[in-house]
Amino acid sequence: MAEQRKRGEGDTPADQHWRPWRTEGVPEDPERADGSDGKRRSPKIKWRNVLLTMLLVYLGSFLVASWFDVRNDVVTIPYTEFNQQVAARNVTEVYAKGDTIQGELREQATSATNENRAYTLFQTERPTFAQDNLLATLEQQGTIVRATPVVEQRGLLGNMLSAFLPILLLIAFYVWMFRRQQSMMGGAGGGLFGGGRKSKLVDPETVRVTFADVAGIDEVEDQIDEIVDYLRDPDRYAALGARAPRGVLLAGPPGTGKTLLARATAGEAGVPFFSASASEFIEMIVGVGAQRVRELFGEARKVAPAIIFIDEIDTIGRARGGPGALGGHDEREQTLNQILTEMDGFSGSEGVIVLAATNRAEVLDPALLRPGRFDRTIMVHSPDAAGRLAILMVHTREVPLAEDVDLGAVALSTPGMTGAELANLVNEAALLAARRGEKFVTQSLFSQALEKVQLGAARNVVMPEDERRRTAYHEAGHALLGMLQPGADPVRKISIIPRGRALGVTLSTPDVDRYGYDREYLRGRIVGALGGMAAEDVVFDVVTTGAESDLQTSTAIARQMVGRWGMSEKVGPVQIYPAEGDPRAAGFSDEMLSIADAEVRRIVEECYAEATTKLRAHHGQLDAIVEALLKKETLDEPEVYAAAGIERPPAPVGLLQVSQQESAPAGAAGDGPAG
Ligand SMILES: Nc1ncnc2c1ncn2[C@@H]1O[C@H](COP(=O)(O)OP(=O)(O)OP(=O)(O)O)[C@@H](O)[C@H]1O
Ligand SMILES: [Zn+2]
Repeated sequence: MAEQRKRGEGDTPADQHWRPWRTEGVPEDPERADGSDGKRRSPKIKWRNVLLTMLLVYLGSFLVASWFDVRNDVVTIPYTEFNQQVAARNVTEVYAKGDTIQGELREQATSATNENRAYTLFQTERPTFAQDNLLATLEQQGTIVRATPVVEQRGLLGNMLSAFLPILLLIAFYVWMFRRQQSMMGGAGGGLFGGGRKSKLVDPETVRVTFADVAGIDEVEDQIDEIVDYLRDPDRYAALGARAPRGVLLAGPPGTGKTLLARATAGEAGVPFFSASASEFIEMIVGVGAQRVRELFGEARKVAPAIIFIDEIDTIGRARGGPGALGGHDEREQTLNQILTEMDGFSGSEGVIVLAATNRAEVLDPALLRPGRFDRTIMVHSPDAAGRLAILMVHTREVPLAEDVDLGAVALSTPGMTGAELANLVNEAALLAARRGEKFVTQSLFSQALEKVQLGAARNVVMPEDERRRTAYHEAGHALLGMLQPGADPVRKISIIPRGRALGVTLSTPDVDRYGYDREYLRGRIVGALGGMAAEDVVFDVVTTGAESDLQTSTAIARQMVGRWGMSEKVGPVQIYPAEGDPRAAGFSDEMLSIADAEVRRIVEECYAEATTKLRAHHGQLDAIVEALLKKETLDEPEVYAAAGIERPPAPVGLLQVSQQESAPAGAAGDGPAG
């Protein structure tokens, strides 16, 4: 069974990216920290599109050509048949050259000799021995006798068109491609021949986002206030000879609202907002990226004061030659250089401010951060409990909440969640309410949505009884050790309902947002992570594949304790595993590296021994949790502690009450949390 169990303590508290509820995440391992954050797309020519378009062009020209063929359907008929049509007064036009006669019929006829083809255009040969006075007959019938070859001319035009049409279409296609490239930066795809706008310029009117929509990151708003003030009245600053900041870097984990903040800045200041994603620049064909940057800045200058927002700046702004640098170096560097040149070219009075966002400020090229460029960095952190409450209030503005909803409690139970995740949580709860036909979103719906968001959606499989029992012991092992460990994060939920790739889940999150971790806490985390495997070992004397991700977690924590955080005496306070790249590149000797490996192994082994010892000593409590689990499948916080007979450590008081009024946006109080 390749299934894996996962648990709430899955992640490493490596840094601010840490999100405790993300149960399946592989912890940040120095070896893997190569910048593959999944967001980057490598530049590639879309061959599929090219092939598809060529096929379309071919088909198109084929169709058009055959249409002309139909129009050109000159049927060769015998002279006798022609004579019949003349006699029937059905010939409107003829053109004759020598003995060849071409012409058009008034009404369609069917050729008896030529495969019964219907025709109006015809051609025939007049036999030299024909004695009739054709011209006289035709003139007498009022038929137009032309000197210009009507049919042939039309045929010629058709032939020319069908010969040149594919070429015309191809040219059109290239023009279109080129325009698309040009407009791609802003995502405004100008269609076929459509003079697509060159970059996505959101008119000031359409940027409706203001600071009222951004919550929980007040300290960031304060820093950005200055920029809003400047953009509102750049002349006032210019008159005093004050130079405005040119570039501001917004750094922080994904989903913390960097894009939102940039839009809100434009919205507050009432200035146009140009946005582009850096990865789009390097997807372009060589040379276009830099040109697009030039145009982008040019457009912004024209309508200044304005904001240019460049998302994912790290994709082009990585330190040159650094590891994981992506794409054609040329393109990346040209684009970066162009941005730097543009920013250097600011005289300071243009009123154009460049905001850039990144999840990885540490990998940026120092050249980007020099004075006159992005010389200001604003850190956007994951919100704390009060911030989460404020964000929840913003996102529930339009959601009808039931009386019993306590957003404060929701905020407390979601440590580590970002604004984007909280928005998603609210939406999941509203979706649940809609699906059940409820009028209001209740607290219980919030809990269910949280469970889905934190643990993943339940899978509909029936587990064999022995497997279920083993899973219950595995999860109970995690939970019990988490509860026994002093100072460990409280256990929030434990479940043996299979979800995603996991057979069961144990979730534990801290009461207060944690920012730093000591050795004891980390060791406790490793003990807890190994608790599942240890429980299976103690009770069934087996090792199963279910512990794979637990081993990943514990190994990663141990590695970082030894190699990054100086928590091993033998290795000492040195960083062996760099934040990025190969440890060997950091210049440590093989001897040092093998000492570190041994230390990692020692820590994990000690923790494993501690886990089995503790579980043996508390076998009764383990069994009690398992019984409760097998009965109820999912236990929440009070139930787990009750089953184990352990008192839950007291939550710090007064955490939210104080800041609640402070950060609650005015006007949102009415539909805020009950109480
Ligand atoms: N502080 C916040 N207040 C209110 N809503 C927020 C906040 N932070 C994030 N959100 C919600 O999450 C959504 C996504 O946020 P946004 O795209 O701005 O994050 P980001 O930091 O730019 O992420 P990424 O780094 O992935 O681009 C926003 O549209 C908003 O609905
Ligand atoms: Zn486990």
